[in-house]
Amino acid sequence: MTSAVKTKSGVGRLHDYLELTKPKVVALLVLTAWVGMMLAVPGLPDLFTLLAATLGIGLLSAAAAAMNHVVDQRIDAQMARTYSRPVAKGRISTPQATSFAFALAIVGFVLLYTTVNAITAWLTLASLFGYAVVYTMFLKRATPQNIVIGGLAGAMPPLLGWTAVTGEIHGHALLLVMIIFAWTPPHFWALAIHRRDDYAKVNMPMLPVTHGIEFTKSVICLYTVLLFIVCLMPYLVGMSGAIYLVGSALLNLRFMQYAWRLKFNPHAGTAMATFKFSIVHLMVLFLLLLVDHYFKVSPIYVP
Ligand code: HEM
Ligand SMILES: CC(C)=CCC/C(C)=C/CC/C(C)=C/COP(=O)(O)OP(=O)(O)O
Repeated sequence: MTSAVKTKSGVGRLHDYLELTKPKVVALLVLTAWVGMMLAVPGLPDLFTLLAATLGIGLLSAAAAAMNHVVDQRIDAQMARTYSRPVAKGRISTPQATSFAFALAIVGFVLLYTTVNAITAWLTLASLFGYAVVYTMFLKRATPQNIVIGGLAGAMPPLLGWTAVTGEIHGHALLLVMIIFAWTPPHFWALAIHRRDDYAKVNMPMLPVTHGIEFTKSVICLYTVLLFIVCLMPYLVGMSGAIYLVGSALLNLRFMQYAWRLKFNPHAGTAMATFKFSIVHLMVLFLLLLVDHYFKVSPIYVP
């Protein structure tokens, strides 16, 4: 079996390396970084900066994801959701995956440092460190608040996009970070409810394992309310207009409805449906910010 695995075709190996980078997650991270870049200036940002920042942020995010595969290979091998991952299965060795991750990280960092700016390069590297080291190596194994604190790393891309274009940290960019920060717990805990037994088996202190499924569902409900409130902020500070306000309210009401159903009227598929909706929610929310930015209807209240 192992030798059959090792003689995989070139396309198969390429697919395995791609899987290491968690491409769908990175795609959404990059989308949020783009929105940060677009919202940072009135018109369109400089095209070269946009391309270089996209590539640099994407490469460092992919490197962080590959490092996560290396660090988590033993627990990945024991969980139904992750047992067939390339490092967990031995299709890619630890040295190969590690060198790949470091190569991506170095290229990404040098690209950002030399063609974008130093602040973006260092903040993106700090995000990689936050996810691959602080979250994956320590927090994940230490506390059920792991994804609340670790979620900050994944929430950073809008700020990274903003600094790429302006070289400065701006309050509006921090609002976008806060949105993803508040979104991450209901995103992850919905999946963790569905996969509770997997996490219990490998002794990961995820909230449904440590505090039970009912408590986790209640906290998810509270976070969707918090998210609703945080999502009002771009409108209230005059950063976004009516298109965003209406769209975001509808999206958040729907997320609250999923959370409510998960708590009070669940069926077997409700937790996964909530998790899947969380991804659609964030993607559409950030697209709305973009549409609103270019077709802005003035807010009723401009401070
Ligand atoms: C610490 C914070 C986060 C945790 C713990 C987390 C956890 C997870 C987990 C366990 C999965 C399932 C992966 C799989 O089945 O292979 C997942 C999927 C996903 N996450 Fe997150 N996530 C976090 C933050 C984010 C952020 C910030 C984004 C984007 C902005 C994101 C976007 C996605 C997407 C798009 C998927 C679906 C991937 C797929 O279908 O292959 N996540 N997340
Ligand atoms: C540079 C930068 C912006 C870095 C952010 C990197 C990044 C890939 C963040 C995404 C968060 C994520 C997929 C967490 C799941 O990890 P997990 O280990 O809990 O889930 P798993 O069991 O599916 O691996």
